[in-house]
Amino acid sequence: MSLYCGIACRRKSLWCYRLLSTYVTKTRYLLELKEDDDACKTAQQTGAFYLFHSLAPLLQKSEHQYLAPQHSLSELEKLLAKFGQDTQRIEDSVLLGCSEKHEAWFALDLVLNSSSPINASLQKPQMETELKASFIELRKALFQLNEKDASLLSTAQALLRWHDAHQFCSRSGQPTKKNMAGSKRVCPSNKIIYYPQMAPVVITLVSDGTQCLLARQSSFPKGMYSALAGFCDIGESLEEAVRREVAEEVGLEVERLQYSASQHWPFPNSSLMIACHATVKPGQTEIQVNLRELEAAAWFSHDEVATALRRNNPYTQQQNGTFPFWLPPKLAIAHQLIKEWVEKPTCSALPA
Ligand SMILES: NC(=O)c1ccc[n+]([C@@H]2O[C@H](COP(=O)([O-])OP(=O)(O)OC[C@H]3O[C@@H](n4cnc5c(N)ncnc54)[C@H](O)[C@@H]3O)[C@@H](O)[C@H]2O)c1
Ligand SMILES: [Mg+2]
Repeated sequence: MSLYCGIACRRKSLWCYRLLSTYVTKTRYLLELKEDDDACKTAQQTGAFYLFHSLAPLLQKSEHQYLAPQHSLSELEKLLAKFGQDTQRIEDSVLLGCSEKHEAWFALDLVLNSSSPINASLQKPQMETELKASFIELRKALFQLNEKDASLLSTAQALLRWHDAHQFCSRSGQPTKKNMAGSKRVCPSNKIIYYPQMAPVVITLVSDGTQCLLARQSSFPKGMYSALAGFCDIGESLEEAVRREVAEEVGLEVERLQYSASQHWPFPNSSLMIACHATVKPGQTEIQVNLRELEAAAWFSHDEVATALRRNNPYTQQQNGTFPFWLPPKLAIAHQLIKEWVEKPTCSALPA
């Protein structure tokens, strides 16, 4: 066991002791890597790297799934040398997490921040051949990844994008410097510290007790409906954001709400999706769709939603040219929220 476990956990059962100590030691190891550049550099020696090209992750196709290959430091050094890039570039990588055995995981974009980005772009097909894998847009691949890879690559893309967009201090205009783990950037002239940001977004499944309200934007794939979502305004609480978004988008007043779960979402930038169930007063269910934000919104019955959740092949166009009503894929928190409503009818009768 490690340095950190013990005292607090000793009185617990063996099972609890093991579970807690593994998680705690891992968390504290990661904290050390974020705070200590030398420790982080040492971790790179035995670490595993996920590769990106202009924010598209390197993936291997395996039947109906994508797998994210890992590369060791020596493999990465050889690759960079082969393509004429300085191995110093490895310091542009960002820390993503670590295994239970403290093998640290990093991500590096082979093009962003490169001193020779044009060369690197031209070399993309050769790199793919060399790596026996392809750089694929995360939006296209996310739903064909396993949960662990989806979460790691979403975090990686969000962090790499943030670093790319925060190269300069907004006060001094000077280049900022990333720490080894990539958990912050510092302006050398005025010491301002910049931390990676994400925008809080509320996503709300509104119910009237028997039906739920789903909506679609014109940018959604054809036939897909989802729960109402919206960015929190500065100064708002979660409750205020839910009430405002529901009022703005469909003209309804939320009576009660209950937090369900949250999820990091990488698109279009980094968001923290905060999912809630909400109810409106019976008899106050007439919707007025804000057509500047939504293409359509409607109430759906329990049976309609349960059937849509079981639908496997949503993109198939029907004979009359329309697309069947379908819901976001399993990995999206919208799916989890809708599934929860279908499986637990209590979600539509929230406590006061
Ligand atoms: N994971 C999921 O299940 C899931 C489901 C639905 C939506 N989403 C995500 O939720 C996000 C928000 O939903 P929405 O588009 O309906 O939001 P929205 O209703 O707030 O409308 C978007 C508009 O809000 C404004 N805005 C305010 N603050 C913003 C910020 N920080 N960043 C960008 N725009 C901001 C912009 O004018 C933008 O056009 C989307 O980006 C979408 O990807 C995720
Ligand atoms: Mg919205």
